[in-house]
Amino acid sequence: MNRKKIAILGCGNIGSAIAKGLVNSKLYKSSQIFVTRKSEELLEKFSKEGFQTSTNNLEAVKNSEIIIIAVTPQQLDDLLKEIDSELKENKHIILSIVTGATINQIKKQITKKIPVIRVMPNTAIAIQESMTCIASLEEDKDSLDIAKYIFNQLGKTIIIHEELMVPATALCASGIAFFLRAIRAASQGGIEIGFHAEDALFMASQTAKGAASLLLKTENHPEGEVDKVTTPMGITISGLNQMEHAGFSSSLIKGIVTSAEKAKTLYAKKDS
Ligand SMILES: NC(=O)C1=CN([C@@H]2O[C@H](COP(=O)(O)OP(=O)(O)OC[C@H]3O[C@@H](n4cnc5c(N)ncnc54)[C@H](OP(=O)(O)O)[C@@H]3O)[C@@H](O)[C@H]2O)C=CC1
Ligand SMILES: O=C(O)[C@@H]1CCC=N1
Repeated sequence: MNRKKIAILGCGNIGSAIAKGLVNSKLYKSSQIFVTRKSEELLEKFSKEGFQTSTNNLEAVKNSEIIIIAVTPQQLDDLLKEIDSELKENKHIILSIVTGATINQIKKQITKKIPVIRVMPNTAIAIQESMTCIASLEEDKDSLDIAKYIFNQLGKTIIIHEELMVPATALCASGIAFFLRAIRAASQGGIEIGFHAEDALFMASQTAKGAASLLLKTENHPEGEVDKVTTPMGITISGLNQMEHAGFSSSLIKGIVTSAEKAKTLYAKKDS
């Protein structure tokens, strides 16, 4: 990829995380990234870090080739209306991070023929540890390769069918919050049994990292690894069974299903 110029329109939580990831990965210098948001005051911190900043999306689009759209579903239509006149065929590629908005729903609002790729990262993208799900239409495969190249530097990627983007949002993008809450809860248990808060959080975080690494490095099934921990008549199975009686697995499953159901409704007003 010949280092196409990049803009992040809507540099809020996830937009900022992507901007940080792009710089940390050394794929881009901050001076090569154009970021926009509505609040001038909040853009100042990006300017201080060397990013090109503006509240004017047209300026960002004019000066970039890859356009990452990272506004909320409710803000998407106004943004598309605003940038449409500056979008150019054979110049721009849109990478949409927006939950629930389909590629066709976006393309319908653009008057030129612009490739649109859906990309769903999580906030670990800031430290190049995102699980990023990517989908495109058949006609935009070349642009899909560009997206894959960029997001491969920022963690792991998986190419999925577009219909699975909503479930992917719940499992991976929201998912990081679910695991963070689980680690926090484990650390609170640790405090109750004797550790200072800082130590408990460190110990719970490293333990969670170890669990995830075991699965990623060995490709073993989680229950096989659980079986290795549960000594007969031991303490692990007592704790684990108590958690299951309280609905541990069930609550995680129900939470993920609920998030996915809600994701379907966020941008449901237009059909593709
Ligand atoms: N947060 C996450 O972990 C993830 C979020 N997503 C999706 O990414 C999108 C953004 O989510 P999130 O970052 O959490 O939300 P935020 O509210 O933090 O970010 C949205 C940003 O868009 C800016 N904005 C709104 N309208 C415009 C506009 N017309 N022009 C330029 N900037 C604009 C806002 O600016 P200002 O604040 O200055 O008003 C804000 O900074 C959503 O669609 C969400 O579903 C996807 C994956 C993960
Ligand atoms: O909470 C949300 O709606 C967005 C989508 C996934 C993560 N944050």
